Amino acid sequence: MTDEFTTDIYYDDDADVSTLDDDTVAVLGYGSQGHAHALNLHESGVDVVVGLREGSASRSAAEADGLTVTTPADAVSQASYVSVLVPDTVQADVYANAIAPNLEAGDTLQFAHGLNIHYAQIEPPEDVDVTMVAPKSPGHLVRRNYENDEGTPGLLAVYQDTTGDADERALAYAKAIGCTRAGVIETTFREEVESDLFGEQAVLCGGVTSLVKHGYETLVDAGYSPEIAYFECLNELKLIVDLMYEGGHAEMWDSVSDTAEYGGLTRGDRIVDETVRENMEETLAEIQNGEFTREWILENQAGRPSYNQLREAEKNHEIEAVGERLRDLFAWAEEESDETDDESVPVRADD
Ligand SMILES: NC(=O)C1=CN([C@@H]2O[C@H](COP(=O)(O)OP(=O)(O)OC[C@H]3O[C@@H](n4cnc5c(N)ncnc54)[C@H](OP(=O)(O)O)[C@@H]3O)[C@@H](O)[C@H]2O)C=CC1
Ligand SMILES: CC[C@](O)(C(C)=O)C(=O)O
Ligand SMILES: [Mg+2]
Ligand SMILES: [Mg+2]
Repeated sequence: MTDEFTTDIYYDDDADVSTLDDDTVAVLGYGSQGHAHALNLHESGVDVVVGLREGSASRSAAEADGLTVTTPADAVSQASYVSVLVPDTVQADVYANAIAPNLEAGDTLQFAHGLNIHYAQIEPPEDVDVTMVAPKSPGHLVRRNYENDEGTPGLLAVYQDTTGDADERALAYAKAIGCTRAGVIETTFREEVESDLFGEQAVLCGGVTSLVKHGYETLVDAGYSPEIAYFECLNELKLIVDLMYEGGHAEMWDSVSDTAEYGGLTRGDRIVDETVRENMEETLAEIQNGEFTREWILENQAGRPSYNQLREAEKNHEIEAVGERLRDLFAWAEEESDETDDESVPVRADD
């Protein structure tokens, strides 16, 4: 642990995977997080069984990866540690039908996101530990980082500790999936859920895609070429964010031109202005008072009409087709460059 932070952060030395030596971990779901947790746990020496519904499309992938697969109910009955990695919207059903009837006193029930516990869609019995290990990353990167001997930052929370070992066991799990290599921050279910929902809606997923689309549309509507608009508003975003990721805003401002820095500092707050801040506060309030989660549950019960419509519109936005074309072109340039294996030969995309 470090004492440089007010928040506790745990690293590899603070956790011991052998804490789980006597456990079988049931990983329910083999999607983005499920495949990463199951494979990382397995390769860290933890006994894993994957729980998938009858006829599951994920079954062949999990079996091809060398894992034991059974139904969710059977996996839970074999296990003393249950990791719930099916989508948030089906967790309450899976809990009622497959988990609850097979949970035993002293078992651990674990989540990678606390939505169903925090908004009381799942109410576990008092005699099990309820914990969370939430990688702060898409699942495919949790797996890729682990394979590259790198870590993925994560959050850990204990909602219910009946065994007295909930924290130690969750830390062992976090180590086994590679999170303590980078650092694991202790938090609460409430803090994880509300901050995660806010982050993905306002900044990471919703905010950024809207900003990119508005920027792209502004340039294209003004007569600039879609390719230039794509590069300016989407492709280069990664390079700018990489600098922020490495060294904060300071490293980014340091690396861009003085012209960009002056323009950004004077115009940035005009674009993302106080009204955006007010919208963010409203969005956060809807998360805190449960309105967003209620809406999302009802949307699912109705068969996802708005979600499907919005997904379709997003897929059909012009920037997607332009991006696909350009990414192909640049992948081609990279392949050419790999083939020549000679850094002195420049590959020009327009050759
Ligand atoms: N995606 C991410 O990177 C992150 C996710 N989380 C959290 O992790 C959890 C899992 O999310 P994510 O990995 O995105 O989930 P996915 O959507 O990738 O999960 C898909 C898996 O769940 C199975 N599944 C779907 N519906 C059912 C069902 N009704 N019954 C049984 N199995 C089902 C699918 O099996 P089948 O093939 O049968 O459909 C598949 O194996 C969530 O709590 C999420 O909030 C946390 C951090 C990041
Ligand atoms: C940013 C989206 C996320 O919260 C994540 C990958 O952390 C999710 O729910 O997928
Ligand atoms: Mg998240
Ligand atoms: Mg999330």
